[in-house]
Amino acid sequence: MHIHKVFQIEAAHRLPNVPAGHKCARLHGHSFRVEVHVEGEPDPALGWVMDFADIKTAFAPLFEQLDHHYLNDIEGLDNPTSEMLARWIFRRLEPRLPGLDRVVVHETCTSAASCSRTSF
Ligand SMILES: Nc1nc2c(c(=O)[nH]1)N=C([C@H](O)[C@H](O)COP(=O)(O)OP(=O)(O)OP(=O)(O)O)CN2
Ligand SMILES: [Zn+2]
Repeated sequence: MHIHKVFQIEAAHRLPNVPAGHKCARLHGHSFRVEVHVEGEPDPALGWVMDFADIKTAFAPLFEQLDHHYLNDIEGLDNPTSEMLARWIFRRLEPRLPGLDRVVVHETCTSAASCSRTSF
């Protein structure tokens, strides 16, 4: 079965490699919506794949690194597109979150990127 938990991160960024004049070259911010998806079988007694609180605990250090920060300043995020951010989160979360299946980053209400184990 599949469960997911949603986090909201307020952060600023700019995209340094876009063509001259592109709007995303300018400093701007987003309320990034991050979905953390976990795959597994529900425990027969507890009836859940994993306590949602355990997902929150695993994500907490990354949230602290990202929330209310300028993403370009963070190591590994010098070009912080949605794609790069989803992969950055997935790689750091995977060792501490068994069953991690996918990380989805919504940059706006209409634009998102996702990263899974097969996205490397
Ligand atoms: N594949 C990607 N394309 C774009 C990214 C990205 O990370 N990956 N990022 C941006 C910008 O950062 C921009 O802030 C978001 O782009 P966009 O969805 O175009 O934003 P709008 O709110 O202007 O979207 P509309 O739906 O057209 O209003 C750009 N592209
Ligand atoms: Zn942006």
